[in-house]
Amino acid sequence: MLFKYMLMFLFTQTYHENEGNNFVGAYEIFKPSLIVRDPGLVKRIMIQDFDHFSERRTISNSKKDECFREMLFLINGSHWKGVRSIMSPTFTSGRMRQMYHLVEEKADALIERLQRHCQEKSFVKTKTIYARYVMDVIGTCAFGIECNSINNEEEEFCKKASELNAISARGILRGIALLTLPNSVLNAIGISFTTPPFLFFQRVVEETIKNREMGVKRGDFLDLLLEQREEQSNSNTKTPKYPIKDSTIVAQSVLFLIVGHDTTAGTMAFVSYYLARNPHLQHRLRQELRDIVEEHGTLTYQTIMEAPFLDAIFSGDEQLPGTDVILKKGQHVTVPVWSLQNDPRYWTNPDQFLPDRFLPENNHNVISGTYLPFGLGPRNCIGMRFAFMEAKLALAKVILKFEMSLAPGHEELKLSVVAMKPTDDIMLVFKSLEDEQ
Ligand code: HEM
Repeated sequence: MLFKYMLMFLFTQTYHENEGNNFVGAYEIFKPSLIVRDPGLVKRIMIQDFDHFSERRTISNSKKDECFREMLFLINGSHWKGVRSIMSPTFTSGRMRQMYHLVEEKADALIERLQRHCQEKSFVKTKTIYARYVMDVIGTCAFGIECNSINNEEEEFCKKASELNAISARGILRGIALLTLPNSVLNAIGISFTTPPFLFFQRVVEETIKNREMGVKRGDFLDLLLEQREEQSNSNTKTPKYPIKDSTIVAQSVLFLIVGHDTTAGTMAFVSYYLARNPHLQHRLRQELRDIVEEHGTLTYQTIMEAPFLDAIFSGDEQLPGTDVILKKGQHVTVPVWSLQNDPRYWTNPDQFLPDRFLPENNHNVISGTYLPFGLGPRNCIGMRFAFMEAKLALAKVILKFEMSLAPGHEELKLSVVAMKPTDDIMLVFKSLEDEQ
């Protein structure tokens, strides 16, 4: 209950109790914070006045956390600018096209695995199976490693990745301490974020970099980062030089797992759940995908990224303007994404799964600054294109092969109060469409 009140109350309740105000001041126990309720202000903070609000919270000065602190998500100032400029070219659509075949291989393995579930007529733990798929994609694209966790339940990478992202009591306490205690106290207690699974992945990447330096190349994310480093040290380059250390590259590869594993698998599981609950939407999506296959012969990077209904199922995005407010330097600002995305002032029936609201012809109804699944502005999610590619491709293949339905006794979706995750796995039934023919 304490956690529920801490998290849900602090943000959601404060948001709803302050109707009529664009923002509200709150204390995260000791730390003052400003909770923003107005989309104009959200855009002002995240885009127009970004230079004043570009910094994320600093985490731990502990020596142990040196690599952890190097992750793009956590670095600030000119260092963030430098590292972001090096990482950005590794996430362009051209780069995604180059990696598409690596992702497709893993999506095909997912389909084969689901076929076996069909034959066994067992319920599918959807979140778990997608997490294995995402792990295999990250393994091949970020670490250059074939882990095959989709077929091997005991696979070490997937286990460690789950541990890395697990919401443990200790992790919650660490998070609360981080949110509430001043840095001086955090440093004195010596809270460290370098957990055993983090260290495991740190060592894997360090080893892989050594192999790459001996000439092994795979065209994956790690190769791209190493190439970027090479380019930066080349005196003829036109782009500004930014020296990049091994530990910075290691940190970004591990970050891939921290920010790219659970988020993507969770999104895929949520989408599958809502499609299973809404067979008519599933049918409509299948029709769109069948038309694409009929026209182009197969699914390609371009077709899955451009399919309008598939995109509406997953998303919608937006941009610009705002209003005014003054804050003390260092004061925290909280953008309550969940509350904004569920505010009936901005959304009709916010609690319903209505993908049509995100179709291009309805985009004008989406108020900019109220829909932020990947953040907004220069510090938005750098991996969005990658996440969409892997999630859309796998879901498209799933929808073309299977009819999904809710497993009896598992109709309700219970959400964790700590993070946007289901408390239990999402259990679905996958029925092969080939059986129908
Ligand atoms: C469905 C999947 C994902 C969701 C919903 C998601 C969401 C987010 C959000 C909300 C932010 C904060 C943005 C802001 O502050 O404005 C973020 C940042 C970030 N995400 Fe993602 N993300 C996903 C997948 C990925 C993947 C696959 C990667 C791969 C590397 C990734 C890498 C990052 C990084 C590096 C940042 C920090 C960017 C910076 O500080 O400059 N994310 N993500």
